[in-house]
Amino acid sequence: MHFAELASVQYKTPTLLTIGKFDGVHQAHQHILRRLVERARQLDCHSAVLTFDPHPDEILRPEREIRYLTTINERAALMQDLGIDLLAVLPFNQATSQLSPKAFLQLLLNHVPVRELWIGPDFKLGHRGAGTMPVLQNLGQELGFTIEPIPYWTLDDEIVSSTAIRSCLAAGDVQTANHYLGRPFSLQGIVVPGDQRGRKIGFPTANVQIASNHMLPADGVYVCNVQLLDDRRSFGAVTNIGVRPTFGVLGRAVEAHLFDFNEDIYGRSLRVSFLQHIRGEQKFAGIEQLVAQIGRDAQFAREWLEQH
Ligand SMILES: Cc1cc2nc3c(=O)[nH]c(=O)nc-3n(C[C@H](O)[C@H](O)[C@H](O)COP(=O)(O)O)c2cc1C
Ligand SMILES: Nc1ncnc2c1ncn2[C@@H]1O[C@H](COP(=O)(O)OP(=O)(O)O)[C@@H](O)[C@H]1O
Repeated sequence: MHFAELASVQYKTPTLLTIGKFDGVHQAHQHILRRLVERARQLDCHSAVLTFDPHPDEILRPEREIRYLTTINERAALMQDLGIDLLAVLPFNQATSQLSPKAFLQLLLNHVPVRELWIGPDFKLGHRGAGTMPVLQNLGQELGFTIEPIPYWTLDDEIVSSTAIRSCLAAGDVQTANHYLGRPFSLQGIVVPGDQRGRKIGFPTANVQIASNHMLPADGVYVCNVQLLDDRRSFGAVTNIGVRPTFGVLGRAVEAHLFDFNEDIYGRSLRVSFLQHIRGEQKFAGIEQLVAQIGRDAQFAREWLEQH
């Protein structure tokens, strides 16, 4: 897959392209992208996605404080797995947000020879959303491509959306989030030093550094799978997300205790995949009670992993 900023793309192959944020690359996104890839192959064309980074809401609705389900690199990897040939990224900023629908499409066509533009329900393009379906259809005729409307796609009669997935995660419901995503929700980051307390209490925890604008599941304890991204080894784990109230309220941390593992992994890259919520984070009267509970959490997680 070719993955680059739109400005540096010079594509020659006729292309079927869809535009969107695609945060999460969830099941509805996957459904569209698979169909796009399939039809592109039938027509001897390439399949492409034009996406935005940062998310347009960071510019248009900064008060919403968008929390990303996926980084741009994760989105690229997921799209590559689906067979997409080109992921072009348009840096969303004041200037690009002011483009008229026609100027936007002309910019796109300068870099990619679009034959079909696939547009989801309610999609609007360009400054103040002026590029509605009828407007885009006229522009397509003028500029030489067709508009293909993408019908609503539902999973068990429910509309799958990035917003719905964020709400599930905010409630700690990783199972429903994972169902909508079609894979476990995961966080990727580098292992950074913590307060060195974990080892002393018998449960060393790898503290994973996550960007502050990334979505986190609700504070609490989860059954997880942890993959070391450099050597691809995977381990069962129990992960705490939270402010560790037992020790006074500290900064929010994501910390995973890996089972049957004893290595120094500071500075290494991990992917933590969330499988099952165990409980909310609690303030314990003392370290002994906390350690006893962590022991029960770890036991629960090991049994859960054995059964699934
Ligand atoms: C499975 C698990 C559950 C935890 N639950 C809580 C909790 O409910 N309340 C709390 O204050 N800390 C909780 N912790 C966090 C511990 O306080 C933390 O791992 C310990 O302070 C080590 O921190 P360090 O990595 O900075 O050394 C939990 C940790 C783990 C691994
Ligand atoms: N089973 C394990 N799970 C997580 N980290 C482990 C494990 N065994 C060893 N480690 C190492 O120990 C570190 C965590 O120990 P801990 O005492 O909690 O220190 P810190 O406070 O710096 O996180 C991890 O970053 C990792 O390098």
